[in-house]
Amino acid sequence: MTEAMEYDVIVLGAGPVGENAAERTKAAGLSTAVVESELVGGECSYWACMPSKALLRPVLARADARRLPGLRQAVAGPLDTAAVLARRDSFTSHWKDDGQVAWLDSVDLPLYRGHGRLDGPRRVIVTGGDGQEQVLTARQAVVVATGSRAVLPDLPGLAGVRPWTSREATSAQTVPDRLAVVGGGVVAVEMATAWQALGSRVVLLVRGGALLERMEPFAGELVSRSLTEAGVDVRMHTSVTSVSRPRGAGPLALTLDSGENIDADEVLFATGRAPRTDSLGMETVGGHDGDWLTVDDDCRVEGSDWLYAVGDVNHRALLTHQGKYQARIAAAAIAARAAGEDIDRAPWSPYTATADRVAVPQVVFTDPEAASVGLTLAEAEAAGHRVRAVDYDIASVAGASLHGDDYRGRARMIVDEDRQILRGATFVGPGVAELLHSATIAVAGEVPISRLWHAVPSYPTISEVWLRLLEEYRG
Ligand SMILES: Cc1cc2nc3c(=O)[nH]c(=O)nc-3n(C[C@H](O)[C@H](O)[C@H](O)COP(=O)(O)OP(=O)(O)OC[C@H]3O[C@@H](n4cnc5c(N)ncnc54)[C@H](O)[C@@H]3O)c2cc1C
Ligand SMILES: NC(=O)c1ccc[n+]([C@@H]2O[C@H](COP(=O)([O-])OP(=O)(O)OC[C@H]3O[C@@H](n4cnc5c(N)ncnc54)[C@H](O)[C@@H]3O)[C@@H](O)[C@H]2O)c1
Repeated sequence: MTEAMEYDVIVLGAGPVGENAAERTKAAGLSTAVVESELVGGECSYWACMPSKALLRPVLARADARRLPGLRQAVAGPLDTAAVLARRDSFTSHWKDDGQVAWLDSVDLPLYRGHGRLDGPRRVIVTGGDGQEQVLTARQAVVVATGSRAVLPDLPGLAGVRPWTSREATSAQTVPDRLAVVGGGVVAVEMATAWQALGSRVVLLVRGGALLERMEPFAGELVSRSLTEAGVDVRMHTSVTSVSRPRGAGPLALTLDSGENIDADEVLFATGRAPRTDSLGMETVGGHDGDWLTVDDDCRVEGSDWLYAVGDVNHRALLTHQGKYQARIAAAAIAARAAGEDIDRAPWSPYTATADRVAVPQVVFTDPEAASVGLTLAEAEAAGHRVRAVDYDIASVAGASLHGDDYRGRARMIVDEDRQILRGATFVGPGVAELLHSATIAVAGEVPISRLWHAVPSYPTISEVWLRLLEEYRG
């Protein structure tokens, strides 16, 4: 054990959220150290957002091109798989973090490589790859940003068959002939879209009766329809009961709850996430390892005045942009407290995470894209708001018909009838991803409907769906 090092702030985990928290506390004048056990940049950079979107971008661009006579013929052939995978590899910097480490250096943030764990209040032990331990102590705060990992169900035979999780699905170097995907959430539909287009025959095994169950029902319906048209075998109400690789290596045999057996070359389990809080030393500070870390709205772990948790690990919104928002909030609170200032705990203050409860935007990069922010109709009603859902067929907007022939898409806004503001909005259709931020501003800004009426969208863009929705609402 070497001599303890002291900093104002210690950040555990250098994913996008930990990096952001460290950058903000450092910028506020607090000495800050970062601890990372794998690659600086985290899951998002190497096995999640970036590689998955790099795989999907050519798929969606080709789908858009195929909707345009005059261009369709030029993109009739298959994707150049090797080129798509090579571009994906460059987005992950070939799973090397030199660039991110150089950035830490450039902003003067010391990096401790190794597994970090708490060892009582404001004290962290980092165990390096060589087993050496380094003690770090924090004058002000420890920020846990250790993220999440894929969970696998407890299925007979699963451990022995080396199933794909999101890590393999985003980093594989070859295209399996037959890919079984288990799950109906975001990872499942995005990866089914990508690998089907890259040449796999994909079967999507969905336990429930719908895809993308956290969005408005029409999102899952439209995505399911287009996955089927792309050749994916989408099977609802289907569970896997066992998996094996009968010959040790080679094809897999999956048994379904119907009794049917299907063969696949790989199986992806896209069945949700678990917190990376194992061996974190939470017992030494009154918590439990393995749990999500429940936080207050200033991102402090409940009951603590020095331990913060931001990003996936607090389970408020498992999205990079929302975690980085929390990092900004937590860093502001840490800096203000370090300066002895009282902090404003009201919603929407610089020290209160609010948007990650009421205005979480998410884009699912399928064809069609599914984009939503705020509450769905069902969520708004369950929360007791008096709301009205206003729907519109996006295909009827001039900009959409120009975007591509046979455009298919739908929009919904959820109007709070008492406050005359939007509680949520959902757009599904090609090219809607970039539309979402307008809705995020409307929901987070609580812009009155009467003022939205004056926010005139450009002609002829897909944004004109806003005008149509407002016309529908006002009759
Ligand atoms: C396939 C896939 C696609 C996704 N696509 C998107 C998308 O398009 N948009 C989006 O917003 N979100 C997306 N997400 C979600 C996004 O990846 C996460 O929300 C995001 O990575 C969370 O960031 P984080 O910094 O909290 O955690 P992570 O990115 O998981 O980083 C945590 C870091 O902490 C390190 N760590 C863990 N434990 C310790 C320890 N004890 N000591 C030291 N270091 C430790 C880890 O090695 C890791 O580097 C996707 C997720 C998946 C799985
Ligand atoms: N574009 C994006 O924003 C994006 C992309 C990918 C992932 N993400 C984030 O990553 C998180 C994780 O995504 P995910 O798709 O892994 O999780 P998820 O929670 O969105 O979906 C999990 C799916 O697996 C099913 N499931 C769970 N246990 C199962 C079991 N034992 N057998 C069969 N099915 C089972 C669920 O019913 C659900 O359909 C999401 O919350 C999302 O926020 C975001």
